[in-house]
Amino acid sequence: MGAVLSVAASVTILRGTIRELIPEELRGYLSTLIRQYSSDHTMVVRETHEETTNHLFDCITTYLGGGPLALLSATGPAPRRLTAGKNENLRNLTYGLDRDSDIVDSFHGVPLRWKYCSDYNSVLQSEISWYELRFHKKHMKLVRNQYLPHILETAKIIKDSSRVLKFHTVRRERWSYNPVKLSHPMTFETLAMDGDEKKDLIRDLEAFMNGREYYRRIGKVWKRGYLLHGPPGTGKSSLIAAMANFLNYDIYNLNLSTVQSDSVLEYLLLHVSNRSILVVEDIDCSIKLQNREAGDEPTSFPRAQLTLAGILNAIDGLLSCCGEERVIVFTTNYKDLLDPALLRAGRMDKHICLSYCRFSTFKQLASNYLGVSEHNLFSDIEKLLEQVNVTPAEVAGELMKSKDSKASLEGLIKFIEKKISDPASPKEEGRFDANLSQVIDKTQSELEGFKKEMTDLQKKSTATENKLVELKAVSEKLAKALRSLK
Ligand SMILES: Nc1ncnc2c1ncn2[C@@H]1O[C@H](COP(=O)(O)OP(=O)(O)OP(=O)(O)O)[C@@H](O)[C@H]1O
Repeated sequence: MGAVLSVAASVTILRGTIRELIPEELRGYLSTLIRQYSSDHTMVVRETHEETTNHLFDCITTYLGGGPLALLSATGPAPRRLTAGKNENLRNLTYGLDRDSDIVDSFHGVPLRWKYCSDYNSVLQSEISWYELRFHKKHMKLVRNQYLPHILETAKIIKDSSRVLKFHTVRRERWSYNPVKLSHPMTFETLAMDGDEKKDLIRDLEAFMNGREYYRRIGKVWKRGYLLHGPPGTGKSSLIAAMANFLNYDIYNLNLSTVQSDSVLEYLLLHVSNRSILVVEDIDCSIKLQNREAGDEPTSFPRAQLTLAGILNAIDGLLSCCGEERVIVFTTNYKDLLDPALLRAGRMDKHICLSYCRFSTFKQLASNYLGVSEHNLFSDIEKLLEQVNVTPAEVAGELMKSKDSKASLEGLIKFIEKKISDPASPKEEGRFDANLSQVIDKTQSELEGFKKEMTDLQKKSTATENKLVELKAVSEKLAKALRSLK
């Protein structure tokens, strides 16, 4: 071991001595001479390119770290020195080549040797780094046309898949500087939803994710809008989490009641990053928007500066063209209360209804929570679910109470039976009545607001009328004075 160390030390000293003894010009000449007689070609990728960060350099770091170095899939011996680290924003450990270390990658059977170099630049007074890629001259075309594009693509996949998802919220009219880590475990496997609808949605999302070329070809902005509607507790938020985990996109949660004006909305939308889901929850109640179609005048409410036109512009106007690969999700418990302009075909690409728990949804929940796909209590539960509206959230709550499936299912039966005997609970045949009564309650409270506004307006108009009468009297006096002057 000691002998090995002393040889390594001697090589290092020798290398330094050669550097010192042979002038730089001569060193350059010698290496040109060697290159002329060598069948190898060396491509240099510096950290900066044309005075800005070299994207290719970063991609090589990601590619080597996530590919050959992480998987130890290199063809040659392992590099002498590796770096290892863990970035807070990444899920996995990352590896890299240390200074003067190299690794041989293989692409279509062609060996490609990467070496990581760095040196101190006394002019810049900082360390500069670069990669050297050595390969046989005859593979130049392969490297330029296939290998380097392959590195760019693979690096993107590695970056996307190892990224920790973030949940962004608004603080003082700006996206918070410290978005929290999105660690919602809901996935399409655990989300209980009608089988066909789930498959449809997954297909839709896949087509969207892989649709860059398609959207470009048809000249449409690469974005997609979903409207999720259904009573509270039917899984709208869970579905959004499943979508984010499936797409690997960050979530930007926008509560419109905190947005004071169209200009703030504009700022926020311009600062949503690509590959993200913008969620506008409870669009029906987060704001009272003036109805453009009905020709409403802007109201004098403090939040009236945020207009329906502003929201529509966000969905499909010019504002939405800044950025790409974005999903926008609106949720509502009352689809019937939404402005028709929001619902018009083409505005939201897909409307998804999340409803009360039917037997098929219950079976998925039972399988998730209890690990059972059949049970002799299932037929009782099927009959009970036909008589009353129970939300998936309520069923999930009951199934979580015991790990023993029999006890858990019996608990659920008791819960549903109690609901059926409770005259206040919405029965199956009364499902729409229940929704309707919620809508009526909401409309009534809005009417109260309008009434108050009308009274205010009336007061204002009486005051204006009085002012007019006063003005008329003054102008008559003036006219009289003028006449007497003449
Ligand atoms: N379809 C579902 N599949 C699996 N779990 C569900 C489903 N719906 C509801 N749940 C469970 O119920 C909880 C509450 O549901 P969730 O918050 O997604 O409903 P929601 O429709 O968004 O409600 P709200 O309108 O009140 O925000 C979830 O955390 C989940 O555990």
